[in-house]
Amino acid sequence: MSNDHVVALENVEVHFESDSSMLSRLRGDTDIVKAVDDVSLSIPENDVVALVGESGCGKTTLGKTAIGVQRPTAGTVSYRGQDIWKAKDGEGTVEIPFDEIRQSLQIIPQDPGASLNPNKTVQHSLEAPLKLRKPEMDAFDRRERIYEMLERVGMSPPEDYAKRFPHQLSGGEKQRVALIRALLMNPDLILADEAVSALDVSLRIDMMDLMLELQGQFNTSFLFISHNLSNASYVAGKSDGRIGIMYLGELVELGPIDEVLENPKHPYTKALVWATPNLDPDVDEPDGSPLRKIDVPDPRNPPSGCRFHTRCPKAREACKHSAPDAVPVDGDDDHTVTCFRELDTHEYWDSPELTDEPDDTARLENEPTQ
Ligand SMILES: Nc1ncnc2c1ncn2[C@@H]1O[C@H](COP(=O)(O)OP(=O)(O)OP(=O)(O)O)[C@@H](O)[C@H]1O
Repeated sequence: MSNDHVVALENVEVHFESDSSMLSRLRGDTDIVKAVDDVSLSIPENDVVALVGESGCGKTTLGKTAIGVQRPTAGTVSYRGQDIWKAKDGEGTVEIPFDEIRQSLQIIPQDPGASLNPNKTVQHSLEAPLKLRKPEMDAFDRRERIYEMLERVGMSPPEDYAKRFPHQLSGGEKQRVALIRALLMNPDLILADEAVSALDVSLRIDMMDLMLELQGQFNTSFLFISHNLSNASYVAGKSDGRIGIMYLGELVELGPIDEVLENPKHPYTKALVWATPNLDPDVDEPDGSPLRKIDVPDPRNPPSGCRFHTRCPKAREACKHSAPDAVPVDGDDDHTVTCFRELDTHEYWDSPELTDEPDDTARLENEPTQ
């Protein structure tokens, strides 16, 4: 595996037992949630990847897996060529210790308020990463560094903000403190998980601009997670980054932002683009509804074959029986899609179209899944 990649996920699966009580284990009736299923994604230095998908599709789980917080149930996750979980378990030759890896992969969580200690001032919260990362720094230099960062994110005068407790900060200010805290670790990758969703619309752009500005200055890669295609497109668009579309635990389309928005290939991506008017997409208006069904299937019992087939306006019989692999779009390895329609000679083209079916057929348990 190339060491050029800050993080590389290969065929990663994260499956949870949805009911792990002792009684249900004994009865053998635990359900498995396939939160992430067979996802491969590499993030090089200075890269920005925005992940989009509906609530519950596995974005957070994938993000946490990428930064070594969530252990995958299958597949591998590497940091600069070092298998993260082998480093954690001390298996084989460990070139990069787990602690160092974790310091290099930081998170700005969904709720920064909850991650800041309510009894500690901003100064106190921001000192901790500096003490860890730069133990040689004295108290005066630490304070100067923190003031400089507060100024940089627009929290001025910094002496005033440094003395405040979390309850004396607005949502946007807490988010900025979380951003500084992550940056002070001098990370290679920051996971920004719905980092702007809780902010007023007017503040979102400011926060996204700030993240991107600092991303450039600090040479940090960003994995930006959002359920909102507008926000994700803004971040990926301004940074010339990539966008990944997730559906029920799978990465169904991945590619450079302009390419995916102007030439979306997966019917789900098309539906998302079409439903996001401010993107002004050049996507043909769908003949009918962009989705055959509104409801998202239960992740404990996902549809057979292509997981999107129950909602896909282009679904055919073949889609019920086998799951498509990711294939390059028009021969371009940077833009991939998991859809049989990308394969000119696939049996899909000769199989009958699916007409609307009652909801329960969407959840057949015994259909072959390849
Ligand atoms: N620790 C866990 N145990 C059991 N199931 C879990 C666990 N964590 C997540 N899940 C399930 O895995 C699926 C994916 O969850 P995840 O939080 O990754 O999705 P998401 O796309 O980030 O959603 P949201 O946007 O609502 O945060 C969901 O069905 C969720 O209920």
